Amino acid sequence: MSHSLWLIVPAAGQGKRMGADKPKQYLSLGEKPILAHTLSRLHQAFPTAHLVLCLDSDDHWFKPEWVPFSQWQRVAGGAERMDSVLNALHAIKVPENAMVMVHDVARPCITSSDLWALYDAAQQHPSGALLAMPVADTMKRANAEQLSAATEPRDRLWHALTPQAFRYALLRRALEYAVANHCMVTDEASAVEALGQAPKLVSGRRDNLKITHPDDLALAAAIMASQVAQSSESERSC
Ligand SMILES: Nc1ccn([C@@H]2O[C@H](COP(=O)(O)OP(=O)(O)OP(=O)(O)O)[C@@H](O)[C@H]2O)c(=O)n1
Ligand SMILES: C[C@](O)(CO)[C@H](O)COP(=O)(O)O
Repeated sequence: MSHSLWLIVPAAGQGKRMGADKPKQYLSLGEKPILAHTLSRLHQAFPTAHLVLCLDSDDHWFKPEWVPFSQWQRVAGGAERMDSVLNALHAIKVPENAMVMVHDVARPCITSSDLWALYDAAQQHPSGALLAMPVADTMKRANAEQLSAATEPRDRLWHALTPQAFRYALLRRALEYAVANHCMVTDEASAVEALGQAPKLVSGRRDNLKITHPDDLALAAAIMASQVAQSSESERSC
């Protein structure tokens, strides 16, 4: 399935909200760094995919031994996430209709079942697809004093997750359009939407956490431990 799949992993962020002494992707989660966990999960699902890893040019923490893929390349990150992803697209030579899947390095709890569901949806939808989660709470709009000024209707509101997957030509056109129009997009789907297209929302697991703040580390460790326990439980019952 995955021989024609290109995985782009933006990993050039500084992790400012984490406030650690190194970028958050190099913080340990159990026996290895977050980056190694994320790449390992992607490899479990798509062992023959080609990986493009976006790293900051000044990155001196990265170790190639954390990459389990046989075909991979490193590209320089950009000023924003969207610039890092566009650098990756510019660095690879692939057919226009090749499938490209972008996944945050900061989401190590991604599961094979979600990855495969997204891949299938992106194959079927010409505008691509993204993992997402319907909003479950009542949504408040704050005023400047952080008072609850209004309640927003939450019907049809979703949280965008990653991965997000698109045909190469569409994603490249979308991100080039966003850059040319000085439009700061925080995910790939926003860039595709700006072209007037509507990617498919694929309902993903709620535990696909983006490690952002210090508390998230313990939460991610607990999620991963519970996922491993569940998968050995289901292997035993087979
Ligand atoms: N110039 C950038 C900025 C972000 N990222 C990547 O985009 C993903 C999502 O970004 P986020 O969680 O915001 O990470 P950081 O930018 O590292 O965090 P912060 O905003 O707290 O600095 C991460 O995998 C991050 O490494 C990137 O490749 N290039
Ligand atoms: C792409 C993303 O993970 C979707 O939720 C998210 O937008 C990236 O994080 P950021 O904090 O907006 O950079």
